Amino acid sequence: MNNQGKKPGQSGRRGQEQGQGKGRMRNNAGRGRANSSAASKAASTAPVQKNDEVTLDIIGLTHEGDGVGRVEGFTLFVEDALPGERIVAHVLKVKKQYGYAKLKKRLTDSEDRVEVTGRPEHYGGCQLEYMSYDAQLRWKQQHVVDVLERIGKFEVSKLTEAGSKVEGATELEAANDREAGVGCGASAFDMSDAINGTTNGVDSADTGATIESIQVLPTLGMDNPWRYRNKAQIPIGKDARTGELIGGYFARASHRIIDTDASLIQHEAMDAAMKIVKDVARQYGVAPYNEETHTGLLRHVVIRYGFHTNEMMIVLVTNGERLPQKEVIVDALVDRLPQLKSICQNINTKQTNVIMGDKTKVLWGSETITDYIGDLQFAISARSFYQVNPVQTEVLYEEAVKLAGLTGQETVIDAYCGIGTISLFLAQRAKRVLGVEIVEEAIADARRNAALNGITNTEFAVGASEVVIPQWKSAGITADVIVVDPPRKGCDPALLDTMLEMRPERIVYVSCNPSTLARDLRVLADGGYTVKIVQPVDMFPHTPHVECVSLLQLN
Ligand SMILES: C[S@@+](CC[C@H](N)C(=O)[O-])C[C@H]1O[C@@H](n2cnc3c(N)ncnc32)[C@H](O)[C@@H]1O
Repeated sequence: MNNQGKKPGQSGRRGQEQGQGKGRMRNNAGRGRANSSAASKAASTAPVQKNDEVTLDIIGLTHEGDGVGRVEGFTLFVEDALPGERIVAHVLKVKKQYGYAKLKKRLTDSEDRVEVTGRPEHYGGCQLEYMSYDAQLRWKQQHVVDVLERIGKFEVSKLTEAGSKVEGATELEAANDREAGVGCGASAFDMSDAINGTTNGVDSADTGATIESIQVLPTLGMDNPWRYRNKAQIPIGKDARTGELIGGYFARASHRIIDTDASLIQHEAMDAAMKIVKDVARQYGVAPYNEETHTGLLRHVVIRYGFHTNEMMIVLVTNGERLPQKEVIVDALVDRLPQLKSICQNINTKQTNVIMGDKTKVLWGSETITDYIGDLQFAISARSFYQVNPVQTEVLYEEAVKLAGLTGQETVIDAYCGIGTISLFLAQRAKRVLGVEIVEEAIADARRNAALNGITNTEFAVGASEVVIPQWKSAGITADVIVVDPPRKGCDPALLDTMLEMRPERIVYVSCNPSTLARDLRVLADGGYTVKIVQPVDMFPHTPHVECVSLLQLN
């Protein structure tokens, strides 16, 4: 639902460009000169101009899911275009080394294309909805391979379902690889061979030494990749024409709100809740937030839903403390949403893209909702991180625990532990687990969760992992295994240094951003670890995001 990232220069500045070509037809065989006068320097040297129509072949996909093509060697990014397709595109924006274009017509279709009809563009945040699910899984595996090679400078073996290496890329596949494109692979590979040291070594012709390559397994996907999200973060605003309160999701690469009551990737219960919360807000005259003027009250509505318990939490994120008609709003919501367990107000008065502020008040019901992952029960409060895809969370955690290789004797550190989810799974197989997390409420949840599940061998600390873990080390604490699951920006360098000094036997790195994963794995590999395996897990079907869990072994 939440698409806050903007591509560089893609929104809001198109109108500033002057003197550019007016709708010339181009194809990638022809050569034309740029318009002169006030055209920007960048545009004047590019072989295409804004408003040109060009014909091009799509040879790859970016990590954001846009098609990549070339016109006379100049790279264009085209939304909704797939590798293998020949298309006509309208150039929207030209920068020095690349540009953006809009798909006008497909001359040939990729065999991975699926038709999407009868719903709004990128419905509820599904940027890859027009790509078959199998192709999405293959592309995600290839994307992980690409960044490990390009950013991490690793030798990488991409494995197929049967556990063999993918060989013999064609010229187009090789081009796709370079552009972060598609490749081969499937799901459900048994990783035990790779973990147990049946390595995929490559002999170096120069040195005779064996370079061990990282094994990237096929992406673990879902049987039913729809209706999987347990959380919606709905931006609220005002309809420019009618002035009415609207809410839904941001149009791609912009902050324009598309008003909708539904998303095919969230649980149906949240569709109904979305509509009801907006109706109630309109009924009681709640002022929608205006991002540009920083005025109005209701900024976001966050809905959480326990798949196993049917408990629902609604968080009204407001630009100020005072919520007029609070009591009647609460009564109306409770009346119309029988699954409600909690209504909270989170106050965020900052001019920022960050959704939640620091202060949360319970308006009605409980401070938390509960849900289960496997047999374990978890209390979740408004600001705590909780994985959004509960079905795949079980798959992810199972892989993480398997890679940790615990016997019951180990001390384990779980860095970036959130509400202690991974910690409690680890604790069932370890001697002692120490969790650290920066959000205070999440640590309160983690302690509550250990007690709820009768688990007594965990300890949790509030603070930054890069501060707390060095303190533990100074106090003489060491770990046999460290699990890290950082946010998108990856691990802090101070934490990586501390891990290298602590020298745990194994590190399990869970990541939602392959680029920072590759960067950090390189640091750890240079510091004395071998990256044994990277397992992509599809936590976010129909989006370009991919989660990975990887194992590093001390040399
Ligand atoms: C991707 S989530 C993982 C949470 C947990 N492992 C899970 O699976 O639910 C990352 C967590 O790191 C926390 N965090 C962010 N920066 C941190 C830091 N410097 N030190 C510790 N925790 C941090 C966030 O609040 C969030 O809970």
